[in-house]
Amino acid sequence: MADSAQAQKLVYLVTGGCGFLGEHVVRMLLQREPRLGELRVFDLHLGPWLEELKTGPVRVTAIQGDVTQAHEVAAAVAGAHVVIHTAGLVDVFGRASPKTIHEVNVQGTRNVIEACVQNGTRFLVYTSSMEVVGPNTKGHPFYRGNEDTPYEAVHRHPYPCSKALAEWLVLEANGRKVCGGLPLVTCALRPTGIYGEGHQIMRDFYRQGLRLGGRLFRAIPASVEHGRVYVGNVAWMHVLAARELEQRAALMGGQVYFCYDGSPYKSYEDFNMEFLGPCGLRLVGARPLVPYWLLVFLAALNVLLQWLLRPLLLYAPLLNPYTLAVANTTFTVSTDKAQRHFGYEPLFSWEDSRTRTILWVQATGGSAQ
Ligand SMILES: NC(=O)C1=CN([C@@H]2O[C@H](COP(=O)(O)OP(=O)(O)OC[C@H]3O[C@@H](n4cnc5c(N)ncnc54)[C@H](O)[C@@H]3O)[C@@H](O)[C@H]2O)C=CC1
Ligand SMILES: C[C@H](CCCC(C)(C)O)[C@H]1CC[C@H]2[C@@H]3[C@H](O)CC4=CC(=O)CC[C@]4(C)[C@H]3CC[C@]12C
Repeated sequence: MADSAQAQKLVYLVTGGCGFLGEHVVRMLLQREPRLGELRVFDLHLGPWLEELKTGPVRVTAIQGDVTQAHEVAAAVAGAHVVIHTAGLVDVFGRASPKTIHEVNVQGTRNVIEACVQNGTRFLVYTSSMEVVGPNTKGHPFYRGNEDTPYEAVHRHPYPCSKALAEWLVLEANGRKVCGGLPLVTCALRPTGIYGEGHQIMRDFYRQGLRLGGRLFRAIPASVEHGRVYVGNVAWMHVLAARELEQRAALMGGQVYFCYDGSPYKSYEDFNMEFLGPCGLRLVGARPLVPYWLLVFLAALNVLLQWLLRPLLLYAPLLNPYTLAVANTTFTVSTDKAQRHFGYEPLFSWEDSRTRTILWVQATGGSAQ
């Protein structure tokens, strides 16, 4: 697709294009990818908002499908130049079984790779996660780390296990000959905790705070820092990476990139208060109000309750040993690899990201949307 014609229009496929991140990727492509000729949005559940996009100048094709079904993926990929594979089962709460998580995240990714190979699609960007690195089960801090920082990555939980395996599949596929004989070029982007418009957990915290009379209670020490990244910047990074993969194949092929922007390093709860504070909530306690050992006990109790209640109902609270370990372990990234390799600069400043998120929480937080 190189210099044959600068004006050549490209077909993009976004898997998981109706999810939190996927919707932003879809909208960003439509706004910022001048070579876009057709945009295929593939998802298990299609969003009604897609309809309004169909009236624009770019052809938008909505495809209801399942990444675990190889034939459905192959049909969606046929004729696509670029695939952004963001579909995934994001579950660290025990809602889905480990088998289902593996099927969607690992087998689904395998299906996407094979479909690219069979159809001669050469460019694949995969949404990985910081979780492929850590935090590890030992709670080691990852402080201002980059893509080369040594870290003992130990995965036990099905979600990070599946993301690590899927990322490995994607990177290993770099260089494979696709139909037509040219090499596949792949890269993986690793967002830290994403926030922004559409962030379900943020909305849940807001509603919980409203129920508790405008208060949330500190559970994690303020000294535990998390790297967070605005969804618009994560989407922009996907669009840029996909665009540059061809010209910079030798440099970018088989590489991983953390997703980063200018969002401040803070504890998970203090960071959320950047948005929930202006919406009228306050975080009670300069220090955690419950001792850590009690949280550990409650987290373990939740696992037991989840198991006992499973025949009757799905009990999947936010607190479990894994989420507690993640929330209670410093994990921050500091890198410029994406800037050096493909010229990424955040599109949204911290102030913009914050304002957009606050407006969204205010608009939708109290409603049933
Ligand atoms: N939310 C976060 O903080 C982070 C997310 N990620 C990754 O980003 C990607 C997107 O995550 P989010 O937007 O947060 O999650 P999400 O749940 O909002 O979006 C995932 C989308 O994938 C779709 N999907 C799930 N199973 C599917 C299947 N079998 N076939 C087709 N589509 C399917 C869902 O319907 C959904 O629209 C995931 O791969 C996730 O692992 C990575 C780092 C952080
Ligand atoms: C739900 C956690 C916060 C509640 C802690 C409690 C119960 C003590 O108040 C969230 C803390 C950190 C989050 C994770 C982190 O942002 C990294 C992630 C990356 C992903 O790829 C998927 C999502 C997540 C695992 C994210 C999930 C929620 C937290 C565990």
